[in-house]
Amino acid sequence: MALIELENIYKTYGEDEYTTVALKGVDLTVDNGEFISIMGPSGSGKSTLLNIIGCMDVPTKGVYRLDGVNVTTLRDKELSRIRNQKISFVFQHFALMHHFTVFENVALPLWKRELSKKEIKEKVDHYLEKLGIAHLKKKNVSKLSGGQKQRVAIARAMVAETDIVLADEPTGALDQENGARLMELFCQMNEEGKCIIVITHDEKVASYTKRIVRIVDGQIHSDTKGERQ
Ligand SMILES: Nc1ncnc2c1ncn2[C@@H]1O[C@H](COP(=O)(O)OP(=O)(O)OP(=O)(O)O)[C@@H](O)[C@H]1O
Repeated sequence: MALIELENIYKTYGEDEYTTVALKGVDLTVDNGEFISIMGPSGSGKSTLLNIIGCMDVPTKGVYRLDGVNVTTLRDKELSRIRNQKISFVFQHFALMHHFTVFENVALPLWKRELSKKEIKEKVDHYLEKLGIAHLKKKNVSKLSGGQKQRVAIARAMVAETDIVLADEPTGALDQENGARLMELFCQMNEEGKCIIVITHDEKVASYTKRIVRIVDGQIHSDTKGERQ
């Protein structure tokens, strides 16, 4: 069974003469453990597609099955429950809580789980250590460099231990060296079994992934697989 199954997905924004059809009949199947980049010109529908895959938005038409569950028919509460269980996000501008410490930011996804304080501390410490940012744990995130902030965002995505990690232009605010480090981390997460989907404009970033889906004007233009493109 596929992890992600999109069938004839349409997404329309606005009403009447002000409508934009952002996705026009997208079919996409993604298996467990895939590592995919989504590429395409500005305005082609990449973020719209990622938002639907991430259960942040719902399609206007079509069916989306996530791990066998038709999520298009779910109510908001159910949808957010499934999202928290299955999906983590990494954003271009990190989306961290500015007044919180590194530890508090990484612990965020665990608040909704039924875990003791000790369990949360152990998990967070494990991933801070893994990402080499344990020494920063008491620091306020606003005091960190861009590369450090993105590591905190990755630690937050890892601590949730979800099957799927979605990233919208994750290297966009990083220099080349930090961008490459981030992609190496994604490779490592993928080798550990995570399904990772990255939106990028950068062919170099896409070259780390094993499948490239290109979108043009709301439709899939090409879908190529290979061992590290
Ligand atoms: N909330 C919205 N309301 C109205 N139109 C929207 C909304 N979000 C996106 N659109 C439109 O839908 C189309 C696809 O947008 P989307 O952001 O998915 O493209 P994109 O490929 O991610 O672009 P970029 O690379 O510039 O981020 C665009 O024409 C955009 O203007």
